[in-house]
Amino acid sequence: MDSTTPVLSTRAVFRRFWPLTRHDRRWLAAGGLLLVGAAACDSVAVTMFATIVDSSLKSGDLAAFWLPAGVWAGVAVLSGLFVFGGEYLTARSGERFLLRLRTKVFGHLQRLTPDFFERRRLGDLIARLTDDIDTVERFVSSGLVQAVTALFSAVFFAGYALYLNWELALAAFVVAPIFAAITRRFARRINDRSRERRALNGDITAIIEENLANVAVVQAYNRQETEEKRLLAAGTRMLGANLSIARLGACYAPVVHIAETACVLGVVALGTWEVATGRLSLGGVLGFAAILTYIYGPLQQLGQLRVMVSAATTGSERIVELLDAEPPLADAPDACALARATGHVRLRSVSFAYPEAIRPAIDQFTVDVRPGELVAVTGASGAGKSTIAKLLLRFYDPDTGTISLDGVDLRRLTLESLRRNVALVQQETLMFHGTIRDNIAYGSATATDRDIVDAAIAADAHGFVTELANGYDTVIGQHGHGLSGGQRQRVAIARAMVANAPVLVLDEPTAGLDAEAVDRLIKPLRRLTAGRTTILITHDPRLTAIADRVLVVADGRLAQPQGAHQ
Ligand SMILES: Nc1ncnc2c1ncn2[C@@H]1O[C@H](COP(=O)(O)OP(=O)(O)OP(=O)(O)O)[C@@H](O)[C@H]1O
Repeated sequence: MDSTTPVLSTRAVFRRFWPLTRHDRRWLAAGGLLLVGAAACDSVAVTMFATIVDSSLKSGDLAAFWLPAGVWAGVAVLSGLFVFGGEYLTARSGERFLLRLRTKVFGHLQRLTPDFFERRRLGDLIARLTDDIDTVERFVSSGLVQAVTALFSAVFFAGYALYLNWELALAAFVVAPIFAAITRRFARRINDRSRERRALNGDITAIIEENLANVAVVQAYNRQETEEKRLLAAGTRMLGANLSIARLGACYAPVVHIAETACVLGVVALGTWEVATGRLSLGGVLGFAAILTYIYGPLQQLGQLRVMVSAATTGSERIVELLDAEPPLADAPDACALARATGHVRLRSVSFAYPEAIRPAIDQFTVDVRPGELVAVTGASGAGKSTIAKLLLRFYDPDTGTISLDGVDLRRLTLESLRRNVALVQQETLMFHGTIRDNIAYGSATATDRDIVDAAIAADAHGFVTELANGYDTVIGQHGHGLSGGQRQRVAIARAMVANAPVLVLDEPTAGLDAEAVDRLIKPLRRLTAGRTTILITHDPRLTAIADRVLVVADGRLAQPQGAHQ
């Protein structure tokens, strides 16, 4: 288990997720009612069974058989309809809850800083968004309805048993505390193992995800066997946890069954004595025995639910941990939305240290970038250049000092309007699985086909795109598979063109490209940056050459006075 994963009570988990059932509660209630109706039908069936035994079977009177038999058949059909409706409504509510919960958690993740994802294992996050969410669904919706129905049935049939014969009923009830004690013992142990199982599930997904994402490195260094062993080791631990849960589960049913049999035998002994003394009819005893299965069934179900719920709680803990891990950067209550900025960017005495870092990444940094100016930021690795980019996009807020756009502190702007005004082109061009058209259009939700082609022409991408068999409709893989590094970067420039933001942050746009590819990028970059305030982070002298000004950063500080480019 994650050391940070809190151990939550069932009630706390429930309270946390219950609000998400808001739109489905009446359907859940309707489903529960239908299942209760089915239980009521079953009690009528039991009564009819007792009637048939006493009035027809014992005396061999066929005429007395038909009416109770007809009622019995009728309630059986009705019960079937109720079960169908009840189970469908419950499942429907559960699925809708699942959809809402996944959307909520995903929405939360989308608002966390990219740094959060660098610190976490992607595979583990994926497991939380899929398998763990699934367990919460089982816990909140189906678990709840089953619990209510089973509880109702148990109480209902217990009342009915008391009405039929209170002495036998009281003897039968002895089983309840025994069930409860057995269940508590099992649930606690299953809970521990389930927690381990969920964490291992996250590990396995993470290993698979890391491995598939880095398959080229794995193969290039001949590490396939090592990777297989890693997965096998995690899988073996998972197997151990699963078998342990299976053993506990398999043990639970027989233990409960033995306890139940002892109680049934006790009740039958008491019943035989009552029949012998003439205080009870044979039909009464048989009817009572049938009732017992209806009481013990829901009681067992409640016990199993308790076990299932404790397993599901561990999944819930992992979701809650994600939701509480970090508050996403949020808009200030009085944040204003900036329309289109002129692009005046100012950093004044900005200092920032990453959480848990010993020294600041940016230290008393001051710079004033005029609208339309192209400023290159250069310096040694680790000097703090990319941190400036992250602060400009407000992935973090400075610890001290202010960053402003058009004179407004970034913290006073809505995140949406800030990021509409500041476009980012990164070192590693991030592509989505889709067509080139989709990847360029990602820059703006309202981009037309004309905008996309114009942007591609300006980015010098139109030529190579039209030479592809499917042109703009060519599907490129998640990592831009099928395009060269330079081509990917030109698609990224086209994307930034489409975004048409007045401020651009370019973080090492030519890193990893050869001289020729860099040369081919210069013109598109000039077109992209023309008339836009640009902060261009680069080591490349060919790029600093096109800047209006070059800033050298060392240890998070400005290393030399601002001036004309080198
Ligand atoms: N997420 C992080 N958590 C903690 N420290 C970080 C984090 N990211 C960067 N740092 C540290 O902050 C400092 C500045 O990092 P930054 O990425 O801004 O450097 P850079 O100048 O862009 O380097 P490069 O040219 O290698 O990309 C470095 O000392 C780095 O180790």
